[in-house]
Formats: sequence, C-alpha cells, structure tokens
Amino acid sequence: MTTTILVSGGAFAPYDVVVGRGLLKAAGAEVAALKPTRAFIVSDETVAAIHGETVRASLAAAGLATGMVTVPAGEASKSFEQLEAVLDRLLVEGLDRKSMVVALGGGVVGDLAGLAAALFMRGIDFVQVPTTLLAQVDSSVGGKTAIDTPRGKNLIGAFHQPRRVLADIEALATLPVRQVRSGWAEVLKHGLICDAAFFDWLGGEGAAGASGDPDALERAVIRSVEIKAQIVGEDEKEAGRRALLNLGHTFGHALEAELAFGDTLTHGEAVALGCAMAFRYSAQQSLCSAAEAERAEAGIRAAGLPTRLSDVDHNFAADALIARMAGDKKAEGGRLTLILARAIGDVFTDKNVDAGAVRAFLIGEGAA
Ligand SMILES: NC(=O)c1ccc[n+]([C@@H]2O[C@H](COP(=O)([O-])OP(=O)(O)OC[C@H]3O[C@@H](n4cnc5c(N)ncnc54)[C@H](O)[C@@H]3O)[C@@H](O)[C@H]2O)c1
Ligand SMILES: O=C(O)C(=O)C[C@@H](O)[C@H](O)[C@H](O)COP(=O)(O)O
Ligand SMILES: [Zn+2]
Repeated sequence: MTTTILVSGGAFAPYDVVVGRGLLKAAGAEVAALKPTRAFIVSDETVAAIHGETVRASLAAAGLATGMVTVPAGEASKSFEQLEAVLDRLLVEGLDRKSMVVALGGGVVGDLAGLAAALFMRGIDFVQVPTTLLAQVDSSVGGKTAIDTPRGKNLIGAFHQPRRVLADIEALATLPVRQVRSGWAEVLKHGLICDAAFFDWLGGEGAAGASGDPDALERAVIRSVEIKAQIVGEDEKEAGRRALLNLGHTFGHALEAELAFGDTLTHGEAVALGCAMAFRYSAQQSLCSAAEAERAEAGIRAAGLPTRLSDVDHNFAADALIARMAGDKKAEGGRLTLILARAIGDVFTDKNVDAGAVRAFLIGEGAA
C-alpha cells in the first residue's frame, strides 16, 4: 500500500510524494510515466553500491535509456567541485532538455542533483528518490536545492521543485542508526513547529521509529510530508511562513559551518541541538515557559540526539557563531532572524533579534 501526498498551491507544477514500500523497484514505471527522453541517476558511492542497481534495472525495464554518476558520500560533496563534475557528466552523456535526473540518495545527493538539474540547459526535470529518513521527511520535498561554501551552508542554490518524490520505507532498512536519528531530528522539528500532538506521539507510541521500526517510520514520514507540503504550498520561496521550517537552523547551520561541514555533527544533529537552543533562548526571553523548553529538550534527548553545546567535541566561540548567524539567508540588513517559540507547536519568526542578547545566551550555553 502506498500513500500519496500532493504538493501544490504555488506557481510550480503540482507533484506527488509517494510513500510506501517497494518503490525503488517501481521507480522505472514512475519515471517513465513522466515521459522523459531518458533518465540519468545521480547518487553517492555508498547508496549506489546498495540500491543503485535496483533503480537502474527498474528504469531499464521500463524502457528508459539510463546511466549513473556518483559523488563521494557526505556533506563535502555539496560543493562547486562536485556540482561541476555532475554537470560535466550530464553534458558528456548527451542529456537533452527532456531528460530526467533521478536523485537517488540522502539530502546531500538531493540538494546537489536538484541544483544540477536546475542549472543544466537552464533547467531540466528531476525526480527525488530519497534513501535517508532525513531526505524522505524533509529535503526531497519543497524544491530547495543548494551547495555549501566555506563561507556558509546552502548559500548557493535555487528553488527547483521535483516532478515526483518516491519515498521507499524499505530503503531505510540499510541506514545506520546515527542517520535514522539524524532524520528523526527533522521529524521532531515538524512537531515542534506546528503539531504538538505529533510531537507527543513521537516521544510515546511512535518512539520506536527513532530506532528504525518501519511502521513508526512510515507514519512519521507521512505526517512530516503532510506538514511540509502544506507549508511549501502556501509559501514556496520563503516569503513568510516557510521560514518556520528553519526552526533550529540558524543555530544549527552556524554550528555546521564552524565544524567545516565535517563528521562531528550531521545536519540532523545540528538541527536537534539548534531546536533545543531556540527553545531555551525563547524561554530566556520569556517568550515561552521554561517547562516548555525543558519538554522540548527532553523529547529531543530521548531520541539520542544532542541538545547542549557540551555534547559536541568542539570549543565554539560566541562571536564566530554570531558572525555565521548574521550571514544566514534569513538575515536582512545585518539583523539576525531567528525562529522562536511560544510553545511546542507554536513558533514564529523574529526578524529583529538582539545580537547582544544572543551573544550572552551563547556564553551561558558554554561558548567562549
Ligand atoms: N533541501 C532541503 O529542503 C533540505 C532539508 C533538510 C536537509 N537538507 C540537506 O540534506 C543534507 C543531509 O541529508 P542526509 O542526512 O540525508 O545526509 P546524506 O545525504 O549525507 O546521507 C547520510 C549518509 O547516509 C548514507 N545513506 C543514504 N541512504 C542510505 C541507505 N539507504 N542505506 C545506507 N546508507 C545510506 C549516505 O551515503 C551518507 O553517508 C544536508 O546537506 C542538509 O543541508 C536539505
Ligand atoms: O524546506 C525548508 O524551507 C527548510 O528550511 C528545511 C530545512 O530542514 C533544510 O535544512 C533547508 O535546506 C534549510 O534551508 P536554508 O534556506 O536555511 O538553507
Ligand atoms: Zn534541515
């Protein structure tokens, strides 16, 4: 059985997110239904070794000429170097404007392949086949594509919506537990943003998902995609409400950049820590109660995710973090923007955050 969630409402062509089991094997028929001249897989080396042949064979069986380019696994592949390598390969392979890029992998592959598709011949279609929990619940939906630079996270990119998303729950069976938890952070984030009952479920009946239970994972993916689809449909290009999906990211992206996008923190771990910090900062500013911030932190921690700077093996400097946060895409005219909380399930955008107050907060959190 599959569940289909429609993403629609903006200026973009509506598309389906299909969630279910056995979808990697069905990818050929799903892609062929979109009638491309050919399909070309972009993946990373780890995912290609595990799932590449299943998808390639499915595309071929559906009568599509196909091929594959891989990049090294990991965040470092969201780079100009790998973007250029992927684009060059698409040119060498002779893709045309009606060719389809198939992004097979986690958020790194989805963001990179999506940006390559947005740029190739000024934009060709792509399909997302997310193989991490994080990519299924978040990055494959909504059309944000990007690479990083040493100056910051996702600073070079484009909005380019996929034509379809195929989220195969079975693909998650091979995912290391650290990566399952990492995706769980973005699931928890969705509850924290706008669905307190969902947040409670994630810490109760649904908690088995954080250790890989497929039924709990499927429910978590479906609810997350519903939440994200609704927000993206209202505000594709983040003129307003979509910024709420950035809860925890202003802190989180600053931490990732300070760690040079290495392995110390995954994106999901950085978001988990960033969400806990956003709630604690909100409590410190008397925007939400201390009890609510503690409840948010407890829910994140229960999933085995970091919530404190002391959980990370690095000495962060408050001024360096503030400088990173000032370079965030939400910042306008040099003023910090943060997504803050009134309660679990009730967050808002503050575009006029006092950098001095954040600095004092960061020092209280243990930054130098
Ligand atoms: N575009 C968006 O809206 C959006 C949203 C959230 C996150 N992101 C981006 O997503 C990226 C993080 O994505 P991620 O957490 O998926 O990381 P990732 O793509 O690096 O994948 C994590 C690891 O899991 C491996 N892997 C993937 N699927 C596997 C499978 N089925 N079995 C075994 N191993 C598998 C990968 O090879 C990699 O080593 C970050 O760059 C983040 O900025 C983008
Ligand atoms: O889709 C969105 O909008 C999000 O903010 C989702 C985030 O989880 C994701 O990490 C996104 O890539 C961050 O966007 P950015 O604009 O801060 O780079
Ligand atoms: Zn994120």
